[in-house]
Amino acid sequence: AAEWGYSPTNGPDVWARLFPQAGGARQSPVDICTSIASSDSNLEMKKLTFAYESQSDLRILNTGHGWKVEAPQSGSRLEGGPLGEDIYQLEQFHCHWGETSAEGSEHTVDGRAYAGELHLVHWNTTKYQSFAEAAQHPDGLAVLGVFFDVGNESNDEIEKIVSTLSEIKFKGQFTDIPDVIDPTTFLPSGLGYWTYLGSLTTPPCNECVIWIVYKEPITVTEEQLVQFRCLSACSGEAEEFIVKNYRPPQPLGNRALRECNA
Ligand SMILES: COc1ccc(CNS(=O)(=O)c2ccc(S(N)(=O)=O)s2)cc1
Ligand SMILES: [Zn+2]
Repeated sequence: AAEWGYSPTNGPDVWARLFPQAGGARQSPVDICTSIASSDSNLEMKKLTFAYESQSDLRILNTGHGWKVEAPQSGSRLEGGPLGEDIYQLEQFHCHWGETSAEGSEHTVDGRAYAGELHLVHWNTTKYQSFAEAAQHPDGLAVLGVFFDVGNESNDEIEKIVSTLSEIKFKGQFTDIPDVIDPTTFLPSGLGYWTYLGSLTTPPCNECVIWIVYKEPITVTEEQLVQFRCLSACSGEAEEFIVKNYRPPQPLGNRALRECNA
């Protein structure tokens, strides 16, 4: 089958032909309309808590659709907030961006796009035995989304990622990140978030994600985003740069959008 991507011939508008779930009623991302976000008191009650380990030698991969850091952390825990009584464990993190910094995030806020969006992907280890199994269930995954704003200070943790990208220029290449990575440092200081039930934003678009999108962006530099755009979507000499890899917002439909001002 033709490989899915983000061009007019294989992009989001045609994914549903190959991946039926992409046409479902709980797809992601969505436009976060702040006026309809309900401040759900019981979210306030159950604080969202996270605990991550610092890890070195994490493997970073060029997936052909972007970079992905494999970070299975049996010692990590994400729980509370909209996650009920279940514990979710970090599996991987990756990022979405655009060809200019005027776009690039997947979620938008009152129609406004950010320059990019980081996703920390977790799976429900209370109920399921593996990541792949969890991705087949409505409460299988929890993804933390963090928006990127462009500013003058480069983000040191993102710089650890950027410094490896020259080694994984082509699809399928991978390398180990020598630096110690602490996923906590990717999170903004303000921990207010929006949450809703959605899906993977790439094929197979499984409707298995509890989304938690932080309100406060973190800052990266234009140079760091420029480096992301130098990754190649191809495995060979042909160079087709991954200049954009975000899915546009999908209909929220009658889903609840809740907010928590931690
Ligand atoms: C066959 O079972 C599986 C199980 C899971 C996948 C998706 N893989 S994944 O977890 O890396 C993600 C894809 C998109 C993500 S986003 N942008 O929504 O955070 S996460 C594929 C096959
Ligand atoms: Zn993602």
